[in-house]
Amino acid sequence: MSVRPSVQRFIEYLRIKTVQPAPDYNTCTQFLRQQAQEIGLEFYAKEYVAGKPVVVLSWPGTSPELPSIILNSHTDVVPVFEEFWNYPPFEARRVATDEHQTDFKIYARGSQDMKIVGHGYLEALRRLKCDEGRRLRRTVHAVFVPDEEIGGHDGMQLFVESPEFAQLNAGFALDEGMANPEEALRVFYGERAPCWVKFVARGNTGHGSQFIEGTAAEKLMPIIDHLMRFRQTQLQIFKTPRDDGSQRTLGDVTTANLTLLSSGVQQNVVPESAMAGFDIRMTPAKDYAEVRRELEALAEAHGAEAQFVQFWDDNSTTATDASNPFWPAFEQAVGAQGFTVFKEIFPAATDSRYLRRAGVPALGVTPLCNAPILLHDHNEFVKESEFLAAIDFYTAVIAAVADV
Ligand SMILES: CSCC[C@H](NC(C)=O)C(=O)O
Ligand SMILES: [Zn+2]
Ligand SMILES: [Zn+2]
Repeated sequence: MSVRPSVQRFIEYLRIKTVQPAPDYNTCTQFLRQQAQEIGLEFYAKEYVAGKPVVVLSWPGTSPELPSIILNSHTDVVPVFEEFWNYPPFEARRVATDEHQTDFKIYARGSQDMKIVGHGYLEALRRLKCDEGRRLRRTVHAVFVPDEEIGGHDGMQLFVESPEFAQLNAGFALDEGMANPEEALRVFYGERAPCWVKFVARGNTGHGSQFIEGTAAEKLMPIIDHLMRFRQTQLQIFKTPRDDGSQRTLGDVTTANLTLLSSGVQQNVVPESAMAGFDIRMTPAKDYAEVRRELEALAEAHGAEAQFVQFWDDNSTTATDASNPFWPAFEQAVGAQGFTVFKEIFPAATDSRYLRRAGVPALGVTPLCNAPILLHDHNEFVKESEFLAAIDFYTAVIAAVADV
């Protein structure tokens, strides 16, 4: 049986090796240019950092003066450990789920994160514009950004600060979410803020056989201890159900993990310096500036220095009630498709944080329900039926929010 054209195009997108740390953005841009030509969308690509294109495919609305709809996706994908994959990660192999070939799994790095979303937008626009001959009220921009997987600094961060972004007059955005092994559709209306902090201590050195006082390691130990105890308190909160009996999610708490440790030159030399790095993710309920001051005070109290490698200081969230005019339209369209919405704070960082900080309400959604969470994992796949359902999903949702 022949492969549907939409699936064939998805496979073509998955085969482009936009894998960090050297993504093939050139081929990706050519592919997107081709899609724009076929669908009849306006196209532009601009590199805010050489070799890292932001690509925008636009469909003007009947009321182009209204704030527009942004359909955001990142084009890069994370590296693979190829030896752990059952199929080559950039072949996008279709593997039948049963002998009657009722469905297929499409194995590819980036299939969940987030090419099903980016290509889902394109197929939905193709259906609305080419197959159904629709016109929507608001202009819709499908935005394809580089480098989200390494923080988005050369991608979305620069783009939202650009005159081209201001020109889009963005009113509402969709971006990535995460698959759900359970039935509900996870809708992310905010995210936890990354605080990547390195504690650096310096101290006395000498022979490893002596009682040296004031060593770098001794200064670091109580800091590590303090944050490990903090981690325990948050874990307890995480495990305690909310007042209404529902389970807490990671978005409700602040996590702290010791992710870097380095010191020492030789076993019998007391090291002159030591470093402990923590990946802290702050729930939006926190006062981020206060957290920063506390960490600085913690370092100072023990004669160390706190160096902030990443510190996100904005805790904007997107309203999920009628105060956001796009929410009822989104909720209605999603409900009509038979989804139950589960609102959440995203545990990690996506490009939505740049949009929200720029004042654009953004929702993170990946329409994969009853599906394993495979982002960044070996053998990432989506089912063909899930991809086709994602096209239906975006067709309904885009039409709804662009007609607000
Ligand atoms: C601080 S930039 C890092 C971005 C990355 N995003 C994801 C989705 O994994 C993270 O949260 O670690
Ligand atoms: Zn992603
Ligand atoms: Zn990712």
